Amino acid sequence: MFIESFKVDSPNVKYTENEIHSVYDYQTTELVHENKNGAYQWTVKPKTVKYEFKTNTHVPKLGVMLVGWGGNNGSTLTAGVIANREGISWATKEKVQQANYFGSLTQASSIRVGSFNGEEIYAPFKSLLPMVNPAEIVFGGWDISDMNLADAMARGKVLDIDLQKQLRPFMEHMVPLPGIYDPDFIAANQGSRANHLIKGTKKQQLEQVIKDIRYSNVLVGLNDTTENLMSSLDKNESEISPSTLYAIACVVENVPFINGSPQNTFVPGLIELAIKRNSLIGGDDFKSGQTKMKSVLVDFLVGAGIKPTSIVSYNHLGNNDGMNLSAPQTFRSKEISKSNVVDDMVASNGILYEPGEHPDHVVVIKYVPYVGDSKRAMDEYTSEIFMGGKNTIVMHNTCEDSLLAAPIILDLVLLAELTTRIQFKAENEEKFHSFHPVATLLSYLSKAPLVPPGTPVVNALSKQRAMLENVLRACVGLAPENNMILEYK
Ligand SMILES: NC(=O)c1ccc[n+]([C@@H]2O[C@H](COP(=O)([O-])OP(=O)(O)OC[C@H]3O[C@@H](n4cnc5c(N)ncnc54)[C@H](O)[C@@H]3O)[C@@H](O)[C@H]2O)c1
Ligand SMILES: O=P([O-])([O-])O[C@@H]1[C@@H](O)[C@H](O)[C@@H](O)[C@H](O)[C@@H]1O
Repeated sequence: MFIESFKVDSPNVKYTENEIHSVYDYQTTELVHENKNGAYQWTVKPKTVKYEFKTNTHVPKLGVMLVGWGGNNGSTLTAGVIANREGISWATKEKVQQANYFGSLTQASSIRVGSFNGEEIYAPFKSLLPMVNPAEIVFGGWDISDMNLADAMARGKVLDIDLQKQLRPFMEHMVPLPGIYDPDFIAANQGSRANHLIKGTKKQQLEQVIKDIRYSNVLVGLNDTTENLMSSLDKNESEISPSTLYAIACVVENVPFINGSPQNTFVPGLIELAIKRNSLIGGDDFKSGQTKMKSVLVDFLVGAGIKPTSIVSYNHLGNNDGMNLSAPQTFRSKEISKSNVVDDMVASNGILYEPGEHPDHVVVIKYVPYVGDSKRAMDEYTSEIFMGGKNTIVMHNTCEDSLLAAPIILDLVLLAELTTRIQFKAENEEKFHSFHPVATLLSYLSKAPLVPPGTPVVNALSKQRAMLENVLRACVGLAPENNMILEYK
């Protein structure tokens, strides 16, 4: 059965006018590796740590500024939110289609809250904690192309024509702000659309982006945090990419910045700056289609004791991103983010893999204009099974790229905003504090999760989703979903 909402009745949860306060027993383990009578032994000690969470329940108005707003992802997300807000429906050759948020974890997935009279009871994921209503989001952003959002939507060829016609009046007045263009960091084939640029040195470009974010902190004193980054900025050194400049602007404004692209935006100096300023950063590279499937399939295989030995991921697509990725230097960052996604799962099973052993793993992306945004992914997974057997799984996956990515971008901004309203502390800590500014809670939505220095990277999709859901469940005093349902055993 599905319910729309619920309230937790517990001595450990208090709802006040401004917040939800929960006291939570975190069940974990402590491992000890010690030499006992000449032999090393691992000891696992179950441990309970009491935490307190406070979630501010005042949901603010949310402004979202997209870098590359006029691209397929940005125009599709904007269009989708407007279509849902306005309740737009449109004629397709099959039926009259209603706007929806399918593919969004926060808007279209559910959580189990328990059993009632022998029936499992589920509620919307977004009913866990107060979140921004997507209809309230104000979109803006930058683009090196001056095309308004209605024309950009048409250029992207993602949405049905009847829908585009209804959306045009809402979007034709939306024009991106000029972007920071540096041909060294983008394929040469993108030069033809670069007609809407912030001029000047990198520092001047940064200052313009800071102004665009509506208010500016004084930059004085910034240098003592990431001196190298900032001094090379002062010298207009070429190695600072446009995406890093956008990120610096957000960090100095204490505005959450999420990198949905694969490039190396978060240089160490920037991560240091974000940590120093406790300004949320997250990414990298939206996990939307072929890689998302990979982080499910390899998790299933390894978890079942089956040994993937060869993974070949090929896809072709014809959108502008595909054109941009057709250049070797831009493809390389995508190849890395699409390849590293299996590392944690392989490392988790020392029965299947020797230390340092990995499956053969190849990523191929080809640009085929005709298919546009409708990316065709073909994967082959070959694994070793019982007694020398082999198992080969071949998959064809049509990933309508922007229709998969747009809801993920929405989730990223809603969850990033939500996490900024959560404070917590462990029993041995004096004060409440926010999550670490490097937002690992967003890992479920990223191919290459950015994690704080020295912490584990988790790519297995089920673990990422469970981590996110269980942290939010803790904020309302609910135990992690352990699927045990002992009541019925
Ligand atoms: N499923 C997906 O679509 C998906 C999945 C994972 C990652 N991504 C990444 O998301 C990003 C956007 O994807 P897309 O399909 O919208 O691509 P796109 O090429 O359609 O849009 C990118 C937009 O950014 C603009 N742009 C380029 N450099 C800029 C700069 N320096 N400043 C401002 N604007 C700039 C371009 O003019 C373009 O309008 C890409 O990096 C892509 O790799 C997309
Ligand atoms: O998310 P996913 O399907 O694994 O990976 C996709 C790539 O295969 C595609 O070529 C690229 O254009 C998209 O940006 C996305 O990154």
